[in-house]
Amino acid sequence: MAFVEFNDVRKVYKMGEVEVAAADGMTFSAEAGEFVVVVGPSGAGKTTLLNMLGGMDSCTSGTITLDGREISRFTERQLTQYRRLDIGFVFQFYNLVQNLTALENVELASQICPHPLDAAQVLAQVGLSHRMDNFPAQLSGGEQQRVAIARALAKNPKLLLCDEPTGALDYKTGKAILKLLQDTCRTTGKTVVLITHNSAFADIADRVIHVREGRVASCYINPHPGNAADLEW
Ligand SMILES: Nc1ncnc2c1ncn2[C@@H]1O[C@H](COP(=O)(O)OP(=O)(O)OP(=O)(O)O)[C@@H](O)[C@H]1O
Repeated sequence: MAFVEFNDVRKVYKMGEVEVAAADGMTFSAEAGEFVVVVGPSGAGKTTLLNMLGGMDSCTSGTITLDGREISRFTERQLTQYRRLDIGFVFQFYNLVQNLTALENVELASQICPHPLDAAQVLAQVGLSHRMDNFPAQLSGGEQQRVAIARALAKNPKLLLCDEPTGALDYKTGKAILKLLQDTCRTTGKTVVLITHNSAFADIADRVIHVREGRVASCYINPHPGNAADLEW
């Protein structure tokens, strides 16, 4: 069994009489330690996929497993634990607590986990040892995203889920964040799933999943993943 498995997963939203199948039979798998890029146009179902994998949304039918556990059968209580312990999230707009310093933001996340990593050490890993005592408003967008990544990593999660993590950043800063995520995957062996509408990012993935109209159009291993630092788009 693969580390991540989606088997014929559907997610139907009902809006009055109208039904929207945001996921319309998604099937794919990914292995532990892979840098997985999920790519597709707007409205394809990428966020829906990530939310279901992260336990933020449930599927209407099908099965989702992570590390041998069928999360699609989890109760609300199990899902809370799963989100808290097993998943690190990185969002497009960082979502930091504005009245806490960088260090306190990372410590906050570690406090809900039984085996967190040292917050200061993780901040150093993402290149922010000199900015630990700054508040988010005193940091650039790229630095805030680094804090958000440190916060997710400090939980020592099984899976790092990133929803358009470079979407709010300029080209150069976005590239540095991509490099950080790829390096993190390589050095810590963490499984990273990144969703994007930018198909150029597929070049640096270990595994590429193309999503179209609620379905997985293709899922393949990239035989020669490039370095994020060399990526041009
Ligand atoms: N809560 C919801 N209620 C109704 N429809 C929804 C809901 N969430 C998503 N959808 C619909 O499901 C489809 C897939 O949406 P989703 O956000 O997963 O796409 P996406 O690929 O992430 O798009 P984007 O890149 O624009 O964020 C879209 O047609 C969207 O309108």
